Amino acid sequence: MTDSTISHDKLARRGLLFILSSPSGAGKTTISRMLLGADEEIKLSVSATTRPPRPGEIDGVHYYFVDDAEFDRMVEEDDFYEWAPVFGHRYGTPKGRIRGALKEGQDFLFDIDWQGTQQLYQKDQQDVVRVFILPPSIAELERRLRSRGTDADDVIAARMERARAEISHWDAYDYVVINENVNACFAKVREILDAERMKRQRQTGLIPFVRELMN
Ligand SMILES: Nc1nc2c(ncn2[C@@H]2O[C@H](COP(=O)(O)OP(=O)(O)O)[C@@H](O)[C@H]2O)c(=O)[nH]1
Ligand SMILES: Nc1ncnc2c1ncn2[C@@H]1O[C@H](COP(=O)(O)OP(=O)(O)O)[C@@H](O)[C@H]1O
Repeated sequence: MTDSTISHDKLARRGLLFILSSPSGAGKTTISRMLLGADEEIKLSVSATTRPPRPGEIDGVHYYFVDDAEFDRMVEEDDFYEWAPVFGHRYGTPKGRIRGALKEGQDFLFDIDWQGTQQLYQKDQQDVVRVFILPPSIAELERRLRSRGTDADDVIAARMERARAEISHWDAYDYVVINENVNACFAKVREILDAERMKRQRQTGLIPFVRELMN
């Protein structure tokens, strides 16, 4: 091996847009937080929302909490990759510097619904990886929503009503994972991420590496 040999561990690659969606309460926020805590190469795409913060949610970390007027202004100024109404509030993905960062190998995690997933996929098919999380049963979904303790009864009823509609979009995703045991589900999501990172077309460093091998 010569000094010029490219390190296999450091091959350049393009970043990816890793989307986690699920019916509300199935566990995507839990899995997202586990992933962000365990993997330094992925960064959360922080959405803007007009929904009020839940206890423990921090502005700029979990969401950018904005009022209707600010959201209108962001729409007018074309600040969003995509946005959608969900549960009577609006949610949007700010453009930020995603495109430039992707080229530098930065991965982004998106906790967005099926509408946002479709819009992102239409804009950037090559970089998007779509993962859908299902609950083990409808009864367990309701139990989780109640145990979270963040929503009033009428909000829980609305989320349950919507869950069936959300589940109907399962087949617009690349991967579907059932979240029965949270650690098992997390392990599967990590495997998907690891495998997707190794896809040949993302590994921009492979061409010079292989060229060197063949010389
Ligand atoms: N389209 C879109 N959906 C989003 C965005 N941010 C969050 N969501 C979705 O909005 C829904 C409601 O989110 P939230 O109020 O945090 O409740 P959750 O269902 O408990 O996660 C979830 O399905 C999220 O995935 C966004 O930027 N765009
Ligand atoms: N596999 C699991 N088993 C039991 N409870 C879970 C599991 N995954 C998530 N939860 C709990 O269910 C509730 C809803 O999860 P959350 O991640 O907030 O869902 P979502 O973001 O999809 O709405 C939370 O209280 C969370 O701690």
